[in-house]
Amino acid sequence: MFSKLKFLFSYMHQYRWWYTGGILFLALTVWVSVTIPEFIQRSIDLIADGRAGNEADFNKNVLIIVGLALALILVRTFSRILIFIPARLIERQLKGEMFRKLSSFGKDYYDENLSGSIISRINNDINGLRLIAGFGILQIGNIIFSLSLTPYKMWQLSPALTLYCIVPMVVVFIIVRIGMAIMVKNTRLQMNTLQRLSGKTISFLSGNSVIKSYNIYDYAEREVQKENISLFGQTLKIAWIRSFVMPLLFNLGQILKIVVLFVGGMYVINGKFTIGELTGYIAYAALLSQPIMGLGWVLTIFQQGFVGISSIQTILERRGADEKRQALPDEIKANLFGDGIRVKNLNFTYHNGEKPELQAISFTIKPGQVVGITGKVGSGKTTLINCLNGYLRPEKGMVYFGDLDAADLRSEDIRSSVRTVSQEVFLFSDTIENNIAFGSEKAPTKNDFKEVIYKSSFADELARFPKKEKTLVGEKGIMLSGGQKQRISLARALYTPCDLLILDDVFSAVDTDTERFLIKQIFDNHPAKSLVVISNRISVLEKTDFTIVLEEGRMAAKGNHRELLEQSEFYRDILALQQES
Ligand SMILES: Nc1ncnc2c1ncn2[C@@H]1O[C@H](COP(=O)(O)OP(=O)(O)OP(=O)(O)O)[C@@H](O)[C@H]1O
Repeated sequence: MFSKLKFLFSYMHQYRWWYTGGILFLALTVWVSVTIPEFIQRSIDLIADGRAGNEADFNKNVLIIVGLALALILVRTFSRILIFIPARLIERQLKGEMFRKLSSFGKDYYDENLSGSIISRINNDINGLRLIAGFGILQIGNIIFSLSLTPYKMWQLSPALTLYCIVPMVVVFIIVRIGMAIMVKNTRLQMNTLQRLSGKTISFLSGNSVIKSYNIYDYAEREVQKENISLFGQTLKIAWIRSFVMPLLFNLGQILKIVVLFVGGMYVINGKFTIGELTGYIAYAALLSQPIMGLGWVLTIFQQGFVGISSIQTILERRGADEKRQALPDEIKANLFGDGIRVKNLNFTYHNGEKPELQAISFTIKPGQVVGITGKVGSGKTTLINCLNGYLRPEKGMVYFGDLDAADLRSEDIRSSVRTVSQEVFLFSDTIENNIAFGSEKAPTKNDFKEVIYKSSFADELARFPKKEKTLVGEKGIMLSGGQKQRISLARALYTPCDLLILDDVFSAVDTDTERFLIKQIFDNHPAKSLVVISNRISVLEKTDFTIVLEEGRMAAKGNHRELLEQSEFYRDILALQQES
């Protein structure tokens, strides 16, 4: 509880002058609200008195009431502006911090959490915190000022009647608290279900083509329906409680009016109260019901918001993958690949895996070399290159850039030298040009756009698009074929110079002519100091300085084309298969 409050105040503190102004205007709002009934009371007494000379006083009172009402509009508006704006600014700041933090997490975090549920959590949790920092603070101020001024004014008029009013207030408050507690519990369940539902919806939407091709609509529908039914049940429960608690809260003012009218009416009949005092008292009773209503809301907002704060804290306090690592000085970073890369007895087990996926792998890539990696499906090829490009983080003493242990380097620094074109192409919903230039803003030099398009064998196809490089690719590149997407991704990698270029099976979705062209461009005139190419095509592998053959995560063989023909059965098999076809 204390740590959550501390967390909240650390953000609110920056806007302390906004809040101070807001609270001052709030105090004024309450003061004006409780002053108006005094003038109403006096005016009614003047009417009841019925004397001819009362008119001037009566008119003066009415003018004062109108003036106070106008002042009330102003001060109330200012109090809300000064409290709600910092809450929105805190929301914006937190969303930015959460996004930066989430971008710094490694693969393990995203393996454990569905993206839909992360999005839903961020929205709900930060929303909860904003409600505390805005509406919650406003209500607390309102309650404190109203509950200290209004009962005081009521007590001055009649202590006994004030005690009569407190009884229904306490009863309503207890009922509302119980109702709110049940509501909060169900709201929490509802939020969890909503997270799961968004997670599933996003994954089904992105796997839409698989659902269509395998005709598994029923499965997708059942999965979504399951969450929908729980969500419906929880929402209904909340609606039931709300339909009981809310009328009680909203009608508390009416209940108090009945009590005041009944007991206060008796006082008027017995001459203890004037009719003006009774009217003033009724206005106070109405004013008093507002903070009591607010109290119910405040408790709910704080309970829900605190759940959100702990979830935000878990994300913000989690260490980013690179937080413990020191950034490299620019001159070292620029020459990171100067002596190549050395892999020494590399073993790697995924954080959620049971057995090592890579075992005892050792090799060195010198600047200028072209290295092939081949092996059966699931033999560890992608895992191996991800250990080189900083996406996966092997233990200390296994991968070195010159003398620097990769385990001590920031992923960002590694990626300034190592670029990967992965199997899973990701294109943004933007133009072809922007997709290629993506991430190049900070690069000191860029290659010629037209040359990059040519080298990626995309020039002819680009010329056929009516809008050329300004063509929009649609969500995740839906307007393009698999091969086109792969070549845009290759062009993106070639656009800014790098030292080590890794190509993960980029020839898989292209025809033989394109493959031949790409091989010529990349091998004869290769754009980086060194190349690592994952492929099972002999036409590619025969051009490398050496190729590593992986079998179940182990290095089964290593050598050039001629050596592998002697050493590796797998290599001979794929050659035979490709010669046949
Ligand atoms: N995120 C992960 N968590 C746990 N295990 C994983 C993860 N990614 C891959 N693996 C496992 O690691 C092994 C090697 O996978 P990897 O993707 O490196 O193989 P690959 O040789 O590149 O396969 P392919 O030819 O299909 O691309 C597989 O058994 C796979 O199940």
